[in-house]
Parts: sequence; structure tokens; C-alpha cells
Amino acid sequence: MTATKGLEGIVATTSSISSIIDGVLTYRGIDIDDLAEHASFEEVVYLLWYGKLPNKSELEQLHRDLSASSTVPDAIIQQIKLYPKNTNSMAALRSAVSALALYDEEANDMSQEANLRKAIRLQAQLPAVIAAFARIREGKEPIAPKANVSIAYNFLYMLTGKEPEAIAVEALDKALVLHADHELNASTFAARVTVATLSDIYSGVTSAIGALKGPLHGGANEAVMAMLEEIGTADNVESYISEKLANKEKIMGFGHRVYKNGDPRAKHLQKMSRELGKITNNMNWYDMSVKIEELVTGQKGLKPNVDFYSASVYTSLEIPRDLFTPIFAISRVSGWTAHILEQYENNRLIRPRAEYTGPVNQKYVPIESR
Ligand SMILES: CC(=O)SCCNC(=O)CCNC(=O)[C@H](O)C(C)(C)COP(=O)(O)OP(=O)(O)OC[C@H]1O[C@@H](n2cnc3c(N)ncnc32)[C@H](O)[C@@H]1OP(=O)(O)O
Ligand SMILES: O=C([O-])CC(=O)C(=O)O
Repeated sequence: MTATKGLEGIVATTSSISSIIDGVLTYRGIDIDDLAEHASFEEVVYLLWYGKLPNKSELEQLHRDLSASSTVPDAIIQQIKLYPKNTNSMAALRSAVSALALYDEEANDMSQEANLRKAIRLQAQLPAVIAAFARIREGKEPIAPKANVSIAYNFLYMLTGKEPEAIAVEALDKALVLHADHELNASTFAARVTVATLSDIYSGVTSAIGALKGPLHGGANEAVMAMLEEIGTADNVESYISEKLANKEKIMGFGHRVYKNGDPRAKHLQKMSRELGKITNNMNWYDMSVKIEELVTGQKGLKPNVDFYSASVYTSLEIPRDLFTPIFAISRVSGWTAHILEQYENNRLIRPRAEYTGPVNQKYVPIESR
């Protein structure tokens, strides 16, 4: 038995949800470029869950179902009020999502219908939980979700209490489309491992949030913004990046386990970053990002991943840095739940082996003799 470090190249399951073939990402066979250009996030959610694009009435029904499910139980709001104000936002999300199960009467109902209803509730409530957390820590009251608006609109509305600008809603909606699913990434794998024990959907999503939090995965978008802030202006980019690379330090937002010739989602976020920079009259983050890309790609051959330009996009939308990874979760919960449903449909316990590298032929030594 020989281990493959990080399971690189190991095909661990079959899935019909999303594919990465020759560097092209598809959701249910539709190219991400096509979806980024034309689809709303809700259409993508439907596509991931049901395997086809919704017709008009199916989409309207999904909007109604999401609206009807988006109010977070008051017990959760009361719990969030008890969280330390400076707690990590992903830790808060992970805790609140775990607690949501306590107030869902169907939490342990394993029927497919109940699981779909729970997927809708999770998709509808994650944005409300994050917005509530962001407001409560500032001493403000949470804002109830609006009916008949998109998830992107509602999130910005619940966060700020103001009607969001159309351009901000459009940008966030596109970012949600781009982050919705990604084959067997670490958080989706974590979700699938958890539910393959026949544990419940909340346990699967809680595991996934824990995995997404790390800076080698979803947490990279926040780390990218921390780096941009540390660098400050485009003039400082060259010395900063050269020093990091010389010290063999990682540049956040670059590299990918699967894509070696570039992440197809990055160009859409780059375009958005440029457009939002122009609209907000602040090209600093975009200009710095482009310069970083030139250097990192030039010197290391590494290309930006989905997390790199999303940092400047969210900053242009005036979203606090530590909500970037929770926003990733707002989107990816659609993919996690699609994968959980797929896992249940054709389940087998996920239990690989480990190559043992410890000592052999050891004997128990009584405690007095140690
Ligand atoms: C949504 C997402 O999860 S996208 C990924 C988000 N994560 C990041 O942006 C964090 C920065 N990137 C990385 O850490 C990595 O590229 C990962 C985790 C994404 C992929 O990791 P792996 O497939 O394990 O690649 P690995 O870390 O082995 O890198 C291979 C080589 O490229 C280097 N490398 C990889 N990424 C980077 C980077 N961002 N900056 C500098 N060097 C890098 C490694 O140091 C390694 O060099 P070596 O062969 O000289 O030791
Ligand atoms: O697939 C991965 O390893 C990470 C990634 O890009 C994602 O989850 O979107």
C-alpha cells in the first residue's frame, strides 16, 4: 500500500454534478463561461439540485420556496448574540449552521423529499445567518429577509439595511454562480465523507464549512485581501512579491490542485474587478492584483484561482474582508447539498486506507518501567 500525498489524482467517486475536463469547468455539462454570462444564481442552484435548467414556473417556485424558508429561527439569532463579537466569521457560521439542525424538525428525516426541503432551508438561511452575525457584532439588530428578491439582493439588503444598487446585485450574483460547485474539492469531499456514514445533511454542511474555512481552500479569498492591504499600493508590489517568492512563501489566490493552465473562473472575476474599480473610482486593488499576477505568473508560472480577483470584487462592493469566505459558503452550499443528495442516492461508506509509517514490533511497557 503506497499513499498518494493529498490524494492527488485519485478518482474517489463518480458524480454527474460538475466536471473539470481539460481545464474546462461545467455544471451538469454546461460550460461555466456560458453560465457566468447568462444564468442567475437561482437557476444554477436548480441546475445543480435537479440536473436541468428550470423553466419559468419551476424557477418561480424555487424563488417562492427560498423566500418562504429564509427566516432564521429566533433561537439562532439569540445564540449569535451570545457569540464573542470578535469571533472568526467562519467559526460563527459553522456553529450557527450546526445549531440550525436543533430547530429543524426534519433534521434527522432521511427521506429524499425531506433532504431537498432541508437543502432549500440551508440555501435560504445561510445568507441570513451571515448577515445577522455581521450586524449583531456591530451592535445592530438583524434585518428580516425580503420576499421575492434574489439571494444576492437579499444578502446585500440584510447586511446593510439599504436597497442595494443593481450593479452590486449583478456582480454578487455572478460571483455566486462562479463559486457554486467544483467537482470534488476539499469541502465537498468533507461533506460527502460525513454523509456517507448516513449522518444528516446539517452534519455534512457543517463539516464542509469547516473545510472551506482554511486558507488553502475558501479562506484564501480573505488572505488575498489581507495581502493587498499589506502591500498598500502598486509601487510596493514588486519588492513584496519578489521577497515572498525568494523565501518560498505562498502567494494566496495562486495555484490549484487541478488547473495547471489557469482557473476558468478567474477571468470573469478579473473583468468584474476592473469594472467595479472603474465604477467606484478606485483602481488601486485591481491595478495591484494585475501586477501581482504578472509577477507570480512570470516568475513561477502559477495562475490566479477563483479566490484571487474575488477579493477585490467584494472589497469594491464594500463587503468586510472577513465575510468573503462566508460568501463563498453562501454559494457553495448549493453544490454541497447537491453532492450530499447524490451521495445518499448511491451511498457507500467512504473509508480509504493509510500507509503505516510508525514503529513495528513494539511491546507494552508497564508504567513503572517507563
Ligand atoms: C477555491 C479554492 O480552494 S482555490 C485554492 C485556494 N488556495 C490558495 O489560493 C492558496 C495558495 N495556493 C496553494 O497553496 C496551492 O496552490 C494549492 C493548495 C491551491 C494547491 O496545492 P497543491 O496541489 O498541493 O500544490 P503544491 O502546494 O504541492 O504546489 C506545487 C508547487 O508549487 C508551489 N506553489 C503552489 N501554490 C503556490 C502559491 N500560491 N504561491 C507560491 N508557490 C506556490 C509550491 O510551493 C510547490 O513548489 P515546490 O514544488 O517547489 O515545493
Ligand atoms: O477544486 C478545488 O480544489 C478548489 C476550488 O477551486 C474550489 O473549490 O472551487
